[in-house]
Amino acid sequence: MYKTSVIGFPRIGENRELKKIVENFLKKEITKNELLKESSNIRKKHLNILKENSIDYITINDFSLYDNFLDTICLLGAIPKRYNELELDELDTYFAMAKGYQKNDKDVKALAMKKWFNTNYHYLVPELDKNISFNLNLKKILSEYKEAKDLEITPKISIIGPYTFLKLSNIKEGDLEDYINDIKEIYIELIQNLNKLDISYIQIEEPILVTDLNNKDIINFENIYKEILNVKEKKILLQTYFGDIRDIYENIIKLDFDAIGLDLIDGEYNFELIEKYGINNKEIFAGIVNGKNIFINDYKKSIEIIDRLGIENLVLSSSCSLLHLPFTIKNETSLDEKYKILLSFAVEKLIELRELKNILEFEDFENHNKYNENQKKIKSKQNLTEFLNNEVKEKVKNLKEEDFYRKEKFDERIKLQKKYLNLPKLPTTTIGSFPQTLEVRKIRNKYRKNEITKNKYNEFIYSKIEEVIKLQENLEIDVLVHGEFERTDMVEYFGENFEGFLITKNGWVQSYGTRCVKPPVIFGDISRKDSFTVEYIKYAQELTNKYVKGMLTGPITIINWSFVREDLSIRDIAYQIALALQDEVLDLEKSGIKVIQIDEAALREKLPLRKENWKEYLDIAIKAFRLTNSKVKADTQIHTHMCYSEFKDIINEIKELDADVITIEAAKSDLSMIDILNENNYDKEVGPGVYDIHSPRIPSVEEFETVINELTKKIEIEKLWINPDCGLKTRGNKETIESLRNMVVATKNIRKNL
Ligand code: MET
Ligand SMILES: [Zn+2]
Repeated sequence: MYKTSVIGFPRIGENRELKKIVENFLKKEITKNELLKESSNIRKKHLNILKENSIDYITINDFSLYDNFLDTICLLGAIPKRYNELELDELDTYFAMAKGYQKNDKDVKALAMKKWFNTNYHYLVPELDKNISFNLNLKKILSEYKEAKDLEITPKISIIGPYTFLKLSNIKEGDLEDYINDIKEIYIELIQNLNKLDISYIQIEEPILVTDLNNKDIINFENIYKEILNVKEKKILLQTYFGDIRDIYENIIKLDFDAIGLDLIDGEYNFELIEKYGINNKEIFAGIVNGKNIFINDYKKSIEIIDRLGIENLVLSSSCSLLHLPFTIKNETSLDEKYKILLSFAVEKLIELRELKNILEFEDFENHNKYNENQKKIKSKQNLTEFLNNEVKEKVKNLKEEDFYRKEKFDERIKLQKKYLNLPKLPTTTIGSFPQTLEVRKIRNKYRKNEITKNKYNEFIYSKIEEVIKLQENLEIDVLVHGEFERTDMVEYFGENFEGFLITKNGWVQSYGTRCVKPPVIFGDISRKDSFTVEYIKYAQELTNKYVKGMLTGPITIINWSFVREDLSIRDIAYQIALALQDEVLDLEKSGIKVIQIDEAALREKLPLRKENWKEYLDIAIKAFRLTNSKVKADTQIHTHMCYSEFKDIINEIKELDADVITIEAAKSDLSMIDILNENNYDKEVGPGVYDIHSPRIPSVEEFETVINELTKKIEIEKLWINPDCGLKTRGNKETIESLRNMVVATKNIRKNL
């Protein structure tokens, strides 16, 4: 007997309905009741889809208006004091934590945001200090429970596990251990409450278990769970994902969990653990349908996996929440059928689970029509030769060690660059994009629908470039940007202009809150048709006497924010992209661009979860980055940008990137990043983001002065740049202009005293 389960379903909606209603609510265009009613409709629609596909274990509480971690903060009553002090109602407090709050005399920043393991999803970081007194709030769970029951579903309730919650919290006072008793108590109370419901499982999610754990972690984990499991009356599924749980499997299997959920896609080693330690009568939720990638399941392989497991009564599951996938391939009406049949989004993953179950229960599976259909599709992949490019393959093969190095060392380069660029002390700049306002999005949509010509569209883009150059000149920013108006997205744009990619129309995936991204699909060998950024950047440069920074997206970021065909070599793809970018870099240089930024925004986030795999990844990442710019002149200045930079462990690799200037996120992490750079003798120039662009909040001149002063104490003046912590595309014009103005005024005030 087989059953099916999914860990979670994308809540954003088939047409990003959730994004729209939350944004409308935040703009006060709809009321709180409308928001709640509309979001309930979305949930019900999704529950019905799961039901139609006969999923046996349907999850609730995987939904969120903004983020599950934020929901967990509310569930546990772990709301930091400063938000409670705003004295807002529950929902407004919720959004104050998500977005920050600035009104009348009140001014509170949003909670920090971090990448969710190795995905492009972000969670809001809980804060724990001595003021926290947990206080259970079951409202959300109970209302979602009722919705499911109304649809005659006996749900499985998803909750973030206590250990993952603790480990990912920002512990402001004391140690993690100081909070264990409190967290234990509140989870015990939670389980006692859930005991009263008619549910199939409590799905406790502990993805932290797939990271490297030490003895203390194991002791803490056992300490918390022994007592929690003592009070359970409903079955508990310990759900893990994103890797294997080698450090703790042996311990877990002895605990009183009813079921264990294992990722068999990213967690190869889980097989060995099962073989070695057995399953101790637990129900196994086998993650065999990839929740993170959009290629169809190979039923033959899945059946082999299931055979290998040799477990009766298996639950077929997704490898992780389907949150990381677009909604349905059905809406990809412009995609050629030969590609479309190879892709599977969230809804299709449900169908795969259902079909796999049917096939497995069919006596002679090789004669099941769904099995044969699937195998035919898998085989058709081999015939797609249009994605092969032998010339590029050769080029990669012939790369030599010297192709990865700039000729001159940094010390020599920076002298020449300083002389050439002649910038003031503490040069100000931005990270690249300017607000992609409604106006920009409307015109782009028109262009997409062929309602305006390419010429008209370009005219508009040029007018925006003129506007943004004027604006930056007025603000007296030192190194300007062209604003990236021609790009929907920093990765998709490169996908559209390189060979080897497929672009979807509706493949939106939630990145954080209401923000979605549409990752392109790397389907084969990558090459560049023609230069595509030069015309815009050159145009911008011709409008001003100041330097305009050329903007490119780096190879690892392109890979990490794309869906990559599973049978391709990441190293080859990285070098192929790097070579394509190298051509673009050299074309920019040829057309007079002296400062070129190659963003590696996603380099840190895809660092493998286990340390033993870091070296291989970083080696590819660094070499690919260097390859993009190894051939530029010494006086051409190469910048790179990274968001959410937690560099502590990879600082040497960051050095090895050998970029002349790096801009990073710093303001939100209490500038501790800078200490790390210093401790490790980081010798290149740095632009630590002086304000958080993820919030509409406008920092005052004084606030900027404080931050910049702080920075000048920590970083040599000669090496310090002043800039926001990321691109401005998600912001509005008003707050952007005011924030940048304050930033520049503050910088100038400080310059006077240097
Ligand atoms: C997520 S990093 C963003 C970098 C890009 N150049 C931008 O400004 O939007
Ligand atoms: Zn960024």
